[in-house]
Amino acid sequence: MVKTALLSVSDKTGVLELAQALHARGVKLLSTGGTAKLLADNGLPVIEVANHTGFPEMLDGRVKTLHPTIHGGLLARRDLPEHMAAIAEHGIETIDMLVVNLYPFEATVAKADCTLEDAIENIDIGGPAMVRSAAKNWRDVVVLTDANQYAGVLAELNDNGDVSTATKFKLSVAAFNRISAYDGAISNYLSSIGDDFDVTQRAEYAGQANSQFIKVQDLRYGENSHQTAALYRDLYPAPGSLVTAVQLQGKELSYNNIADADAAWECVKSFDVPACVIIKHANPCGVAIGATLGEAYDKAFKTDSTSAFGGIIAFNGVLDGAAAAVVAKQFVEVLIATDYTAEALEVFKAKTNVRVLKIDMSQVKKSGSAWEQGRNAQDIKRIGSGLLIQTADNHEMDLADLKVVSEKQPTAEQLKDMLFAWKVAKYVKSNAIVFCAGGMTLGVGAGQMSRLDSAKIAAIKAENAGLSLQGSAVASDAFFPFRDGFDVVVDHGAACVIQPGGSMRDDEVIAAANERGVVMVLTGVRHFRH
Ligand SMILES: NC(=O)c1ncn([C@@H]2O[C@H](COP(=O)(O)O)[C@@H](O)[C@H]2O)c1NC=O
Repeated sequence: MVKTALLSVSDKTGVLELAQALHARGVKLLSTGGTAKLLADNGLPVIEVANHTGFPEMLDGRVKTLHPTIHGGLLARRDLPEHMAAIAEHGIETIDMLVVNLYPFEATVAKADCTLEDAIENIDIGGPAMVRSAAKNWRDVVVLTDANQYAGVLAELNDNGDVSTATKFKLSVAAFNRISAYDGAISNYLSSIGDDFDVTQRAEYAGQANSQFIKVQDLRYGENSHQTAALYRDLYPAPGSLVTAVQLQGKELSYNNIADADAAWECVKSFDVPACVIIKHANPCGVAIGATLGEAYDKAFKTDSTSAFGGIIAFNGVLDGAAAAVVAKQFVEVLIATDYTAEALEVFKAKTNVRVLKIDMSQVKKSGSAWEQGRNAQDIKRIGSGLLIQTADNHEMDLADLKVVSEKQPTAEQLKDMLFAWKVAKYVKSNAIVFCAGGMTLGVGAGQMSRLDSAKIAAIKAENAGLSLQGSAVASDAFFPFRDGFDVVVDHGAACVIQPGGSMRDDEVIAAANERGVVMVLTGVRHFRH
């Protein structure tokens, strides 16, 4: 039963209302300096911790609640007579509810002008110590570490002034999670500081990488049925990212569905005109732009209608009934769009297995940090007993940065086609060769150990789909090490080629372009994707 509550919060949001409600229930209020002042100024009878412990706050607030009267009151097990006798012997009263949020370390170090001293002073000591004490003694102490928890707990407080055991345990777990994230942030920050203590020159990659991921759901199995799996999200997911998707209907998403949906979504949202991406096994088997999403779908489907069977289809806009009716003709595993009209949803209602996902893009910004733009800032890959961490490949090619190296100059249409092909190639597993024309993929060669084979496969795919490659644009995600791969794409009809350049044999490849009367454009940037 909550008879005494200790409130000590940096972020005072909602704490007055909480304290008022507790007071109305006859709960005795203990509090630290700033919080106590707020409550007292609003007419609440609050006892300052210093008065309660008989020990003043000292060292500029570094020591306020670090006292046996506080920790004894939090940690004593009410079911153990010896514990109760021990605190009674020292005149310590039990504290049954703890309301704490910590010094804003994360927000402080996020400021550009934060000094090491600012950071250190914002490492909360007494708060986490109390939170740990309360959370450890969760059967007897209700611990609140987030203003979002106040209303629920107040609503649940029963006539005995208690909440359920399940709620207390959940609050305890949330408290330890918060402490873990807090300590992780401190460790990340401090372990990125060099011997010169210059916080403006902190290492991009900290000495210890601490991350928090929140479980979204268990999955039926992993990539294969003998593997177990679960989906986690970032502590603070970027707006418009896949983990923010709302599933409107359909079967449970599988591990592979999610991985493919992510590939489809990341690719389609990189376009700023109506676009459709169809993914199979993490690679685009059709990508197109159009005047409408329906037109984009038609074109994307044409690239490789065989592979599109059972694919993951993503749109970067609101899907309407007409487009939905066309999409529904094919077997689709997962559908993604920023929204759906009522007519579109009606179309899929009958197809109960189709997983329909909606991803809200309204909070995504066009500029700003990667996070604000709905992207990961970092890319993390698991290897044997380790991680590879890199900045995410968020490079966007600008027309002005292209370098024409062939004698033949590109037409405006060719530049458009090449930029489209280049955008798609970024989302194709290496080695990637992508034939395109008129805002659609014509043939995609993906994931080959040899660029030459990728070129041949891309051409075969186009042929299988009955698509002509005459006059097409080709993107290669990395340079042509020899002219052979280049010759293959030209043999099949490519009229312009976009590639990073940088090979020892660039001269040979550029000479080949001139010899064959083909446009060649260099990006100076590579898009390996393994
Ligand atoms: N030093 C201590 O004993 C101590 N006890 C509680 N705090 C923190 O002091 C803050 C509240 O302070 P105030 O009520 O004075 O505004 C909370 O974030 C709380 O976590 C402390 N501060 C830092 O460690």
